[in-house]
Amino acid sequence: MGEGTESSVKRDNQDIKDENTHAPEDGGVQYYTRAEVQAHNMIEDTWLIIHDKVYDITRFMEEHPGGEEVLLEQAGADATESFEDVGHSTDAREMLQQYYIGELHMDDRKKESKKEVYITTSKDSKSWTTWLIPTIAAVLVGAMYRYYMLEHRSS
Ligand code: HEM
Repeated sequence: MGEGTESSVKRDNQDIKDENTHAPEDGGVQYYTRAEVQAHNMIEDTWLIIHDKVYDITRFMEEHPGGEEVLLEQAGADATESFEDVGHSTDAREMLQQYYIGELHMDDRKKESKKEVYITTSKDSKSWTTWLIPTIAAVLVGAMYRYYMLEHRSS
């Protein structure tokens, strides 16, 4: 039992080391997972995701012209939609650069493209209904025509 605990501790340590290897000391880009960003969801430690980029906006909270409450609501999460909904100015977009700390991890971005695939699939099922309705209509018209012809022959 003791051994099991030990190995899980080792695995945890390895995970931490793996994350640290992305450190941008060499000028590379730092990647963060959604889970990592989510941990920074409080007023004195606030991160946001906007357009797959990660921002540490802790020091901006009090300065935000739209108030800190709206930012706190989005803290640790993807704020792309709400940021765009407000229709922020070019100035606001330029301000973002000051708080940039890295990119959202590629694995976490794929969820978006999976959604697109899903939409394409649902479009396919739409075309399935587009041919089914005319087919039923054609069969009905055919049946009515036959019935009409039989009626006329017998009379
Ligand atoms: C770090 C990210 C953000 C920056 C740098 C930023 C910056 C700004 C700036 C400069 C303004 C003044 C108006 C303008 O220039 O567009 C503003 C207004 C505002 N922002 Fe943000 N903002 C950010 C994120 C957000 C988010 C995530 C929300 C929504 C949840 C939000 C909601 C608002 C609102 C409601 C206003 C007030 C609009 C008004 O009174 O007309 N902002 N923001």
